Amino acid sequence: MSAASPFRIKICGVKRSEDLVAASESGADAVGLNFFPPSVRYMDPLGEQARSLAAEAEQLGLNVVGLFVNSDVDSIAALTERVRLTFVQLHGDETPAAASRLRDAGVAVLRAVRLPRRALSPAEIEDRVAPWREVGAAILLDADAGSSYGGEGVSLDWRSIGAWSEQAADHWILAGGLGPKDVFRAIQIAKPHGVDVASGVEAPRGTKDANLVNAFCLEAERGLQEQFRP
Ligand SMILES: O=C(O)c1ccccc1N[C@@H]1O[C@H](COP(=O)(O)O)[C@@H](O)[C@H]1O
Repeated sequence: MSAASPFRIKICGVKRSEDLVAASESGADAVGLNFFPPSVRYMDPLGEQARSLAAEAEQLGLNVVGLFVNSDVDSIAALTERVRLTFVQLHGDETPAAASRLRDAGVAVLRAVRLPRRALSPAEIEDRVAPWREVGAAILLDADAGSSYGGEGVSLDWRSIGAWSEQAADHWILAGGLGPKDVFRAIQIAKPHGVDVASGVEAPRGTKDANLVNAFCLEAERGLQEQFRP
């Protein structure tokens, strides 16, 4: 898949083999491994678990996305190769120049653009997205979760995003506070090409629940199909 269209449904912060099976059987096409140490979903990128989960995910036909927050470019590039990541998700205060260096090193970059939760104009959103498109990054929009950076179940103003999406030329992914009960409505309003979820498919927090993963994927697929029906 191209950088413009990395995946349709991603389950982020998987930690166990059974999470991969639940994602794959439910129709997700990507999983995320979280390499941000303070997160409840953290996995050591240098440990054996990361490599073996990534290999298993690949065998199941899943894209494997490594989530980084403010790691340096050289270590991201080295870990991409070590874990065999399909994409790296830059979810911190990284710069477009860092994404550009990663791209030059052959790494496919997904930029999480963290937006304020308030209403925004299409121009305000485009101003934040454009520098990343210019360096070839795929785009994910998430709500600003403050010092946690993400994974806190915080939603965006979907109506603002929908108005921008109608004018956006390229594919993009919606994240932030999605769950089985609202992902269909979120897709209808915000009009993304794919969705990403972490906390909304967990019980207890930090542990993926196969039933929630399944319900989320069914509703997400229903929303995406309806949106792109000719
Ligand atoms: O999941 C985390 O712990 C996390 C930590 C730091 C940055 C991003 C994180 N997750 C990403 O955040 C969004 C939204 O998550 P949620 O569905 O609201 O819980 C998603 O892109 C995750 O990949």
